[in-house]
Amino acid sequence: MDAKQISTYVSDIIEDIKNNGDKAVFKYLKKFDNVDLSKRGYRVSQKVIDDAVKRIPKLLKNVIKSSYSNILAYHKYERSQIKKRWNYVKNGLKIGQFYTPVESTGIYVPGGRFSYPSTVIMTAVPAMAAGVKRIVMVTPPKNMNDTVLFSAKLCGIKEIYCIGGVMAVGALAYGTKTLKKVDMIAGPGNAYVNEAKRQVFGRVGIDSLAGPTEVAIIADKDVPADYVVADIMAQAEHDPLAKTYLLCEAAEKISEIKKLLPKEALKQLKTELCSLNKAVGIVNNIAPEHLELLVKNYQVLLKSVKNAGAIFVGYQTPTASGDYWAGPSHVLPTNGSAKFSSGLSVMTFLKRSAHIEMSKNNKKAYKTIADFAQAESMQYHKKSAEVRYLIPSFFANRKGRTADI
Ligand SMILES: NC(=O)c1ccc[n+]([C@@H]2O[C@H](COP(=O)([O-])OP(=O)(O)OC[C@H]3O[C@@H](n4cnc5c(N)ncnc54)[C@H](O)[C@@H]3O)[C@@H](O)[C@H]2O)c1
Ligand SMILES: N[C@H](CO)Cc1c[nH]c[nH+]1
Ligand SMILES: [Zn+2]
Repeated sequence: MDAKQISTYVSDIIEDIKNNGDKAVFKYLKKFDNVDLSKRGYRVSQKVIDDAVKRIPKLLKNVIKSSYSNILAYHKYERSQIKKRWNYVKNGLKIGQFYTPVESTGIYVPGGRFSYPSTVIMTAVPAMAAGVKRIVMVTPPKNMNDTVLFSAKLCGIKEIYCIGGVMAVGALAYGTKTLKKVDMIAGPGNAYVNEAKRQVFGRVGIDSLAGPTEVAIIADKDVPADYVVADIMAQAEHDPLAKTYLLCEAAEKISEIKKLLPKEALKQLKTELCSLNKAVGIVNNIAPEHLELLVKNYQVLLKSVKNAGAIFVGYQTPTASGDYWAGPSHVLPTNGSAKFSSGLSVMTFLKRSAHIEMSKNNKKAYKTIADFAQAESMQYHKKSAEVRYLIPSFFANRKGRTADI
């Protein structure tokens, strides 16, 4: 399917969910995921969650908890760096700004090809740290396993639904009898999921379009080839649509790496022989989801990077460190959207409001406002400034209703 066909296909499914709610959800669960949940429903019960938690081996629990605590610490720190409120006073005018979290969010945890318990943490923790009250997790039936449920419980998620793909996005955006509408949808997914998020944007907020994964690697002549091969394969294994780039200053290194890669991975790889400086320019144009600077002297290069979702610096830092454990969310903009958007973070779930307070002393300002309104022929905009300093009895002295505009 080309992009236009996907768009129509997705909008038909969303329309069906909008008009037929749960009935349509059950139909698509059967069609795309081959499960019949019409009797049991698609909300996961507390008992199912508690039983799953009991079955998780201690070692795995500790692995997930270690990742959770790093990711929570990072996002709590990020929250502490965002000023809650600020204001200033100038010529009697008080102006300020404050942030509030969205009240509810859906988090989409993908799960067609692989199961992603890490994505549960990478989406829920930033929302928690932002102060979102209602976090609703959706994931395809195939992905509803013990590890995913344990991760959700660790993040304090109480509402979990066994539903994925376009229908999950449609149900979150429009609501069904089972699932109450949310204000925002965050999280990565395949091309259908991303198109669905794009289409419901406006009715709900979305984070960014995080689709098939990507990595660009800038490598110097001394990089161990094994590091590059492993890091290319790591992102290629997500999806045949994943894209990988290698930009290297040494022709021999490129051919050494290519010889070590399987044929399938070569189809997903683009290579460029160029200086390290030129490589940064090319990468800024690609705007990859992940950028690895596998070079000895990375400080200068790092300063020139403008467009990348997350940057992994130095030989010792694989993309997998960010995928699982370091702290920042692994939900990052793909397909060039790092040119204008950022990875998921506390900021994703915050809204900004400005507040303005005028006083009688602002006479000159009222006059300016009235004059600007006059220039737009907006009579009542003008009056709303004038009544406050010039003609306070304008409406009170009139007989009858104010004329319709
Ligand atoms: N950028 C990131 O942060 C990030 C993180 C993790 C994963 N990913 C990416 O997320 C993607 C996950 O994709 P996925 O497919 O494995 O899981 P997914 O959850 O996005 O999609 C699976 C669901 O799609 C639906 N579906 C399947 N075929 C369909 C069809 N023909 N029409 C309509 N709906 C259909 C089904 O309901 C299925 O359950 C991968 O590309 C991976 O690289 C990105
Ligand atoms: N690389 C993916 C997109 O950033 C995230 C992920 C999850 N699990 C493994 N990797
Ligand atoms: Zn990954």
